[in-house]
Amino acid sequence: MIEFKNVVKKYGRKVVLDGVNFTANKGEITCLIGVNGVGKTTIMNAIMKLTPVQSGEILVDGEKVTKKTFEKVAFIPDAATMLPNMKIEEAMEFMDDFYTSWNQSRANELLDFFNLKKKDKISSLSKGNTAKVNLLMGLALDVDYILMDEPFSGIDIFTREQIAEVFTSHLIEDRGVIITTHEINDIEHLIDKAVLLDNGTIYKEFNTETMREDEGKSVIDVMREVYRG
Ligand SMILES: Nc1ncnc2c1ncn2[C@@H]1O[C@H](COP(=O)(O)OP(=O)(O)OP(=O)(O)O)[C@@H](O)[C@H]1O
Repeated sequence: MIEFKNVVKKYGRKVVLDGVNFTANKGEITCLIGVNGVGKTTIMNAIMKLTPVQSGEILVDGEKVTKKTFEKVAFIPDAATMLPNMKIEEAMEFMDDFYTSWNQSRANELLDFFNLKKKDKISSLSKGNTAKVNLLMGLALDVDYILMDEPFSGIDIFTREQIAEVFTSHLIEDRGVIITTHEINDIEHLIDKAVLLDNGTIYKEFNTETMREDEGKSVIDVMREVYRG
């Protein structure tokens, strides 16, 4: 389980996370939802220690984040790949050399799943295929938790559908996924938990199935209530 306990993050005098509490379970897909600038990426960066927090605790399986944590957490950022000058197959070899958790057979399976060609140079790929390569590099690691920052951003509907299929496939297995997205339509039916951020705090955290069954509301219905008042 990944836990945030009263986490406060400031950039200068600006408070971005003002006592954030939520949990993301292994075996579940947790979606961080909120308007632009609410702090979704900051939460991902904080888990990966890419940005320091002022107070509070971030725990992975009950332990504070250390170097060892990164053997069980992979981060797929919303950014151009770090390996643009390589062919896909070279990037895979690089990952294999760098990470003991690299799973080559899963990487090959992902290549087929996404219809990627391993001889293609990453810098020559479309935005959609670049996003698929990023996902491949993260999903091919044998880790328990995967963080995905806006995997659907700027990508056409057919590619989004193909990426969404990953979430129902065995490639996710029983891992825990934390995802941020603006394209909630694509994955609303796939997520187990929604965490709605507003004004630096968690406004609402709910199990999507329970919400549907008990209150007859979709994630989008709840978002309308929260963000449109
Ligand atoms: N390095 C930084 N220095 C100063 N302010 C920052 C920095 N990084 C982020 N911020 C600010 O912190 C706030 C939260 O940013 P963050 O990127 O986490 O939001 P987000 O919810 O991921 O937004 P988006 O949906 O647009 O990606 C924003 O107001 C942003 O301007």
